[in-house]
Amino acid sequence: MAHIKFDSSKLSKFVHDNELGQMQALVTAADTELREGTGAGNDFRGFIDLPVDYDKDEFARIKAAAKKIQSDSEVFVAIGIGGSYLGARMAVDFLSHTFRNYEPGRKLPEVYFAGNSISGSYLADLIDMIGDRDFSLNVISKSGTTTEPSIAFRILKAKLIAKYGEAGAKGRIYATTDRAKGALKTESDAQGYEEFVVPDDIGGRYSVLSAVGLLPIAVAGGDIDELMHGAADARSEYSDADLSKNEAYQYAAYRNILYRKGYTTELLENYEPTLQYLSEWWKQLMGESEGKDEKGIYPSSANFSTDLHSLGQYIQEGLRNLMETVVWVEQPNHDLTIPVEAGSQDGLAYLENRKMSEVNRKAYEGVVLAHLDGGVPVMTVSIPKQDAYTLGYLIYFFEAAVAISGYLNGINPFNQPGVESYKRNMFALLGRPGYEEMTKELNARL
Ligand SMILES: O=P(O)(O)OC[C@H]1O[C@](O)(CO)[C@@H](O)[C@@H]1O
Repeated sequence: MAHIKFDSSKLSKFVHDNELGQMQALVTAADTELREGTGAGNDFRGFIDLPVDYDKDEFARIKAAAKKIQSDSEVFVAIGIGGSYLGARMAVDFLSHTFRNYEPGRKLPEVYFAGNSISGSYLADLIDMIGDRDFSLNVISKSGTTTEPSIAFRILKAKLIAKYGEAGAKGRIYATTDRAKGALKTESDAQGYEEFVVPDDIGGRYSVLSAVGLLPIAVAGGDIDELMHGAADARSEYSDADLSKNEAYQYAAYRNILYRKGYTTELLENYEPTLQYLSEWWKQLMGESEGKDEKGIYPSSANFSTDLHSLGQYIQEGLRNLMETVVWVEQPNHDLTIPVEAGSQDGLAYLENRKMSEVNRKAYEGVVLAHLDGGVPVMTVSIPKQDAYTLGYLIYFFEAAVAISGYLNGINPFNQPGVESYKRNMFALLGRPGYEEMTKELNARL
């Protein structure tokens, strides 16, 4: 039985009984494309077997490096963007105390992320946070030339060298990059940084279970054995092309049925603040995989109940192109009882002595029914709790789903050609050599 549960039972108003069955032939074809490598982007299917087929020696080195960093650093900075950032960020948040870096009694290093924007203010404030403390860097970039992390790496490396000298700094830089080529690989080889590999057959947004995500997660104290264990079990669970037996494929099929009926935006929602970055990771996974050839579901997100007081009105009554997928945590990490307060005016007497988890659940159930009544199809992925095993399982659920979903929609779920357009313009506007003609052209348009 699956460790997490996909619930489509509330879709009956939007999807007829026969429609899922009618998707079976398409799903079978998509599954064949994926597993036999006959589909577009077939060089990037490494995520399928990664949970069992990973480099065990490197995995041991990741654990050893994490231990070393934990013992010699008060601060750890993971530098990367997109798929070289979001998976680790999502997992660290999912698995940690809500206020991890300020947690009383925390023994492990503070963990920060850099290279995920071009904000000088952010980086200056981060440098301020590090102060004179011992720190290490994990620079993560498959290409080694992505502007944002390259700038952050230069600046933080200079701080590291200023503190420890050239030789000392080398022992505190961990590079996660291409196995054989690229600027970061060349620098790492020359400088002797400890290196970890972004596998050739795994794209950035599918890479959280490789060294890309595993080193930061391990440094933060996440149990990466259990993470891989959960993903490996999910791999077995979601390997059957039969829709009645594969809930990841059901999710893919339902969202495509809904998409074809005009539900073109999907909101991933949670009721736990530590799941906010799960949505950010999911948005890249879905958006970069599906948004191409002028089609694809637009992935968005909302954090409840917070956003019920901001986006709630739109979701209830705005343009009817929304579908929702809730990631619901059955057993929260902690629970609190609402205290009795004599003579209080807040109208909460009926909630006294009841648990916050019960209130949260009733909010979720109430929202589902209200949104269904408002014309928004709602699906739920229920997870038993927030532990590493469950997270590995959930990651695999979404990765399997989006690969199938992409093939169902007739696109290559593994490339991202559109991301290059803004980069070319930015390079031209910054006067990068080789872009001279384009620089003139773009400046004339500004
Ligand atoms: O690891 P790199 O090469 O720095 O790329 C980072 C990210 O940039 C993209 O290529 C495009 O944004 C993503 O797919 C990738 O995750």
